[in-house]
Amino acid sequence: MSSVLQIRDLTLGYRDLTLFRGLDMDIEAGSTLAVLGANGAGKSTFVKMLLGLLNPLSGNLHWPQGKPREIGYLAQMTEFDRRFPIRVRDLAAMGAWRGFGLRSGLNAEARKCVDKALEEVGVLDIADRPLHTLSGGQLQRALFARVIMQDAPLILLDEPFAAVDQSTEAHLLTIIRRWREEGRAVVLVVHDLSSVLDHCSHALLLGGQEATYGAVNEVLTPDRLVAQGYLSESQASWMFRDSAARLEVADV
Ligand SMILES: Nc1ncnc2c1ncn2[C@@H]1O[C@H](COP(=O)(O)OP(=O)(O)OP(=O)(O)O)[C@@H](O)[C@H]1O
Repeated sequence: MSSVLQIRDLTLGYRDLTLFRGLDMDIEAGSTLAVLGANGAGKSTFVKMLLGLLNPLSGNLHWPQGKPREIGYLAQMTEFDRRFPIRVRDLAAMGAWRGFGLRSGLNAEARKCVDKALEEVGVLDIADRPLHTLSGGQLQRALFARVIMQDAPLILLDEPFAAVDQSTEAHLLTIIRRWREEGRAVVLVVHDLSSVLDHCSHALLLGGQEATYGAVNEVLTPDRLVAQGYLSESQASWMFRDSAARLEVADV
C-alpha cells in the first residue's frame, strides 16, 4: 500500500496542554482508520491538524503523493446549521465547487454527477427539498453526497454514525467501502467500537496522554483500552468475556 500521509514524531496539543507525544504513523491509500478515545482525548484536535487548521506542537507531516488539493471532510452533524437556506442538491454540489467555480455554476455533466451522488446515498427523490425539512439521517446522507463530490484521496468523517439509524449506517458503510476500494484513505472518528471492528483496518487510540496506532486487532486490546481510559475494567471484562482478541458488539 502507498502512503497518503506520513506522520513522524508528532506531539499534538495546545500551548498549555500536550495531548500526546511521539506518534509515528502512515495513513495508507485504500485503508480505513478509526480514531477512538474518551471525551477530551484529542480526536477533534487530530482531525483539525489533518485539515491543516492547527499546527502540531512538534513533528513532521509528509505527503508522499503531494498534498491533496482537497481533503474530503464531514464535520460532526451538531456543527452543521441546517437553517442554511439551500436545497439538498445545492449542498451536494458545494462539494465540487473547486471543479466548476462558485460563479460559473454547474454544467450539464456536473449536474449529472450530483444526481448520481444523490442517488448513491439515497436522497435523489428529495433533491429539491430545503435542508431544514430533512431528518437527521437524510441530512447525513446529503452530507455524504457532498463528500462524494469532493472526490478527494483522503476523507475525514467525524462521527458519521452518531445520529443515524442502523439502516442508514449500513448504507453509508457501503459508500465507505467503495471509497476504500477506489484507493482512497478514509479516517473515521467513532465512539462505538462495533462500527470499527468489521469496517476499519487500522485504529488510532488516544487517551492517557498517549496515541497508539496499528492494526485494529493490535490496538483494541482490553488492556490498552483500559490503560488509555476508553473503557473501565468492568466494561472491558464484559466486552471481552468470550475472547481475548474479539470484542462483543456493544456500545460504550
Ligand atoms: N482551542 C483550544 N485551546 C486549548 N485547549 C483546547 C482547545 N480545543 C480543545 N482543547 C482541549 O483539548 C482537549 C482535546 O479536545 P478535543 O476536542 O480534541 O477532544 P475529543 O477527543 O474530540 O473530545 P470529544 O469526544 O469530547 O469530542 C480537551 O481537553 C479540550 O478542552
